[in-house]
Amino acid sequence: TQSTRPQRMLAAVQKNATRGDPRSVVKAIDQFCRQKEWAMNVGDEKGCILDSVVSEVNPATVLELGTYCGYSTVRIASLLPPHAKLITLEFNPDNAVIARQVIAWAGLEDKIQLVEGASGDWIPKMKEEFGVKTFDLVFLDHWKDRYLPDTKLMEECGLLRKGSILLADNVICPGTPDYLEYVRNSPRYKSQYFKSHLEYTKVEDGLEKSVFLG
Ligand SMILES: Cn1ncc2cc([C@H](O)c3cccc(CNC(=O)c4cc(-c5ccc(F)cc5)cc(O)c4O)c3)ccc21
Ligand SMILES: [Mg+2]
Repeated sequence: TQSTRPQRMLAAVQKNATRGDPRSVVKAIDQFCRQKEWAMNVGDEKGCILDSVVSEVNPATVLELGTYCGYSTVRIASLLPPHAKLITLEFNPDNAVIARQVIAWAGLEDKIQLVEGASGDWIPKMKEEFGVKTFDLVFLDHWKDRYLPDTKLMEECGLLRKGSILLADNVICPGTPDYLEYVRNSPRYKSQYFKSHLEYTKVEDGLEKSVFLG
């Protein structure tokens, strides 16, 4: 039977990356996507911006919306301090199966909790299910029409504190116009756009970093 792109991506990791070496996992996925098949990982160019924001925030608690195959999950977790935790939400069970194996290959299982289900269902349960108070950093990379409703939901559920950082992928391509309008015009956020390119292409895209002001 025909394999899927995530399955072929995992095979490339297991063939070309070193177990327990997150950077080699990131490199193997980027190489696969450049040389073999495009896939919607944040990629290396936007990934470097992601790295710099994670390093600057040095978060103890991270929420990622949209695991896909775990590329950004591994990239973020590899930069976290020792007892920091990353919760990543993935609604597609086939993606989750692949992501768990990519995370395991990188040796980052202890820092990452992959939760299967939809953001809208899980965000209201974060505190009671995972003992989370607030998130220091949220990486938004799931369905683009869910960025705004989920941000409002996180506000309502008290998951953001003064200084929490939202970092959103794809604000230009595919684009998240309603989210951008909100974080750029709301008095409750200070936003900054990091111009870049759609992963593995020359098409413009970028990340929007927004600080919640409380
Ligand atoms: C509710 N909920 N809760 C958890 C959760 C998790 C998921 C999945 O992880 C998932 C599945 C499919 C699509 C996405 C969003 N990502 C994209 O659509 C995207 C597209 C492109 C692009 C750009 C140009 C193209 F020509 C084609 C695709 C480039 C990018 O970087 C992307 O992130 C995310 C979905 C909903 C979820
Ligand atoms: Mg993306």
